[in-house]
Amino acid sequence: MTNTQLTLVQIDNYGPWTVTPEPRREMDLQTLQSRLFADIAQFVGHRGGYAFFTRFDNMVAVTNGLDADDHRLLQESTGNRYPVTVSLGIAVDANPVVALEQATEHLQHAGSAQDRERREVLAGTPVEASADDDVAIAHFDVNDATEKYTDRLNEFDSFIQIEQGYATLMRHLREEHGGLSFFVGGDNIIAVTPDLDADAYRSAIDHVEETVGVDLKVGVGQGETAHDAGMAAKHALEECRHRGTVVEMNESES
Ligand SMILES: Nc1nc2c(ncn2[C@@H]2O[C@H](COP(=O)(O)OP(=O)(O)OP(=O)(O)O)[C@@H](O)[C@H]2O)c(=O)[nH]1
Repeated sequence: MTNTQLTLVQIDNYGPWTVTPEPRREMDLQTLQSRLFADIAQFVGHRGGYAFFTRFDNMVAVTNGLDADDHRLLQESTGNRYPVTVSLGIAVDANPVVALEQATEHLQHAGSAQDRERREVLAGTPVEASADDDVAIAHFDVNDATEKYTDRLNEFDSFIQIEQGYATLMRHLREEHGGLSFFVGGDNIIAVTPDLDADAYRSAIDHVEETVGVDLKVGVGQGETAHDAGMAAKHALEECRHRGTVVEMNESES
């Protein structure tokens, strides 16, 4: 059974900082945000986790394999190298959205995202023992996106199609199962999910096709960390390509 550890990363008091002493150049903010995400992705990734940029001022990471000291080091290193600091809320649950809700509550109880006094909060308890099915990752991909969109439409119209598919899928998995889906570039969506069977994925894919006409396939993997589960999912997705199937489940990868 899954036991997903999620960390909410929130930049402290970022809104006021972006306009103090006057509005800062937008491309400077974009550079800061994308570099901070890159550093967090690298830090978490080197320890077997996955990080997702979501809204950039708030990011979500799957941190099975990272303990409290790792989280403290991430905060220290960020504070040393950036003009902003980050607060971290950690929680663990079989259902990803429940874990994220608890991680979020830890930070909300410590104060507002725009509270000048609330800085570098570290709240919540990482998982004690691990198992090889703690994390489930579903890696979705749009069928023939290159032929249908990239090679035929302008980039904006391709983007609309992909984003429509993403919006429909993210809502469906969130509402039906508590799964959290993240757009990761190109035509790819990675979802952190609870234990779901192939039928649940098939009906999610059918729902997206019926609602917005975007065809998806998915590889699903489980593992001790997001990296292990994600690699198993990528191999399962390759199986979909070989077999022409829309769902492949790959239970574990060591
Ligand atoms: N983040 C991420 N992006 C990927 C990955 N594989 C492919 N992409 C992105 O997806 C785009 C399209 O590649 P594919 O999905 O292989 O192409 P396709 O035309 O949809 O072909 P099929 O998936 O075989 O139907 C690429 O340009 C990349 O941006 C991956 O493993 N991770």
